Amino acid sequence: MSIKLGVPSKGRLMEKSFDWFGQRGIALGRSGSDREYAGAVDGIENVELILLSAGEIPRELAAGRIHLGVTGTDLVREKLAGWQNRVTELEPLGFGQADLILAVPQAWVDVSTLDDLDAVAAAFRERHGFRLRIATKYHRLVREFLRLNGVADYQLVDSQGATEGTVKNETAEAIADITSTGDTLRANHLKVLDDGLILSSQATLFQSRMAEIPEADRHTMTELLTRLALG
Ligand SMILES: Nc1ncnc2c1ncn2[C@@H]1O[C@H](COP(=O)(O)OP(=O)(O)OP(=O)(O)O)[C@@H](O)[C@H]1O
Ligand SMILES: O=P(O)(O)OC[C@H]1O[C@H](OP(=O)(O)OP(=O)(O)O)[C@H](O)[C@@H]1O
Repeated sequence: MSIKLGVPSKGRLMEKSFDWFGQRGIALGRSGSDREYAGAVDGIENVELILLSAGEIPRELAAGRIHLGVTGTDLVREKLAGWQNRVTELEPLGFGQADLILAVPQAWVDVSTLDDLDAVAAAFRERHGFRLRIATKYHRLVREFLRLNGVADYQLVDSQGATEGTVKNETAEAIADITSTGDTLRANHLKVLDDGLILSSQATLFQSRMAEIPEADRHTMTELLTRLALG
């Protein structure tokens, strides 16, 4: 038996997660080669490191297959309906900051707010016979945001990567995606609507509310949270 800790398996989130735990005396690392997704934990007994895609960590937490997990708040809110009932947000980790935003072409000089977008969307439908397309992988968050802001005349088109390119490729008129420096938006001649911030996200340590902690592992969980200054 052990406490299972899920951490992103590659890229910026993995490195920074390893640093964050390392600074608290818990050394996480990959065992084996760079391509092998096996984890190693040093500095505490009975904690198992599970390396997973950041996008899969919410599901694993909700299924109770891992007890703790590091991932972006955006991914938890997007992937888990009623996320508060399934996971607890323990601690924002101070990295992986990114904003989920709604952006339109810079060339749309008369469109700078959601109200403007709403007006353009209605006109677009009349003119083209189909609804203005917004490309995103954040379907739940975008739908909810637009509903709360009274924008209805649109359709979502799924884009799992290179979302900013969909406007140039004419598969969408607008996009909703993560931005950090804004470089990708600028390079693709897109601008964020003045009131187009959907969510500010950062890497966060979550605890599953669904994972059972066997009696024998309770002290390990307490020790781990204490060592992380969360107990
Ligand atoms: N440019 C960025 N700067 C900082 N954080 C980012 C940036 N882009 C994405 N993120 C954050 O990183 C987290 C992981 O995103 P990413 O899309 O890389 O993971 P993923 O869906 O697991 O990808 P993959 O399927 O390639 O493993 C998300 O929470 C996201 O908000
Ligand atoms: O504002 P910026 O600093 O330019 O960052 C934004 C980009 O970063 C993310 O992409 P990522 O590099 O994760 O690749 P992806 O397109 O495969 O998601 C995101 O999807 C944006 O495309």
